[in-house]
Amino acid sequence: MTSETPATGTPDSPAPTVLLSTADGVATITLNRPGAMNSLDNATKDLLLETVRGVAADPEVRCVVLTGTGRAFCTGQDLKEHIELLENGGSDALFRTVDEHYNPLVTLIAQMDKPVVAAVNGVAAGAGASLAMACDMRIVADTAGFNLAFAGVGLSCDTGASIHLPILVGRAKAMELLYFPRTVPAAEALELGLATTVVPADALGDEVAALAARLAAGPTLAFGAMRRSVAHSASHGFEESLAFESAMMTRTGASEDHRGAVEAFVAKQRPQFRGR
Ligand SMILES: CC(C)(COP(=O)(O)OP(=O)(O)OC[C@H]1O[C@@H](n2cnc3c(N)ncnc32)[C@H](O)[C@@H]1OP(=O)(O)O)[C@@H](O)C(=O)NCCC(=O)NCCSC(=O)/C=C1/CC=CC=CO1
Repeated sequence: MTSETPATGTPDSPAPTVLLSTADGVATITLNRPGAMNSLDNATKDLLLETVRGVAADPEVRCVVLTGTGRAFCTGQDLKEHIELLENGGSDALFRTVDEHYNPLVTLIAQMDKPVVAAVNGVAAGAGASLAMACDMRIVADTAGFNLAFAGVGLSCDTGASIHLPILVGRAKAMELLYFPRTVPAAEALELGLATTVVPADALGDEVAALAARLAAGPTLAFGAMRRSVAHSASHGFEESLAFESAMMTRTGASEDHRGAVEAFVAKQRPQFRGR
């Protein structure tokens, strides 16, 4: 089944700044503020959070893709709205957006029980880079890049950058990229481990569609349990991690997918995973 939110608007009803399309178990969330390089104003953050919550909770969705329209993936906080709010209302209320938007967003992306792929179509900066880093894989157009822009606007890092950046590139490189932000081009991002794969820009859609279809046809419960296990071991010791793995094995061991795949193996057939 395929469904799609409208991609074009009228003067009375402008195009939504977050688009959602779902087909064959894959939900694609597209940031759609190309004129503002897909930066995140408050309305977009509200809509993005609602959209991500929806796909995380939808059992029909077995893989999520996050991408952007135009020449950016996402450039983080909308600094034009930000400066207006800063000048009109002071900073305390303004920075509640970290707890109200950015933290719930990255928590959902990192912890939902299904794979999440970033299709990095263009530059990913600030919290936009953080969102991409929270995904399981970053398929990156050869024209795209990553910019840990926070220091450039005198801010600390957020949206999980302090967690995911050092995991991906190591602490020393993470600190360098945070202290001295620059746009890391796709080829270097691949060498550093920021990018999972780099593909020609005009092949990004097809490459991501193939990967997402493969993930959506996989053992979704097992993928979710693997996400949980890998995240758990990052903040727990050896014994606790083994105990958590054991609990996840028990959970997936009770799934229809497990039984069906073992039966298929023994019968020398290909398994059909249903995600339950
Ligand atoms: C490195 C860049 C991402 C890309 O550079 P470049 O390709 O040279 O493009 P530009 O000429 O700089 O930009 C083109 C137009 O897009 C506008 N734009 C870009 N980013 C933003 C943004 N984040 N907000 C608003 N507008 C943006 C830019 O002004 C140009 O518009 P005009 O054509 O009208 O001039 C580079 O653009 C860049 O460094 N962008 C800023 C990145 C950044 O600092 N992001 C915010 C970091 S902080 C954050 O993400 C999170 C929080 C969380 C909570 C609270 C408060 C703040 O931040």
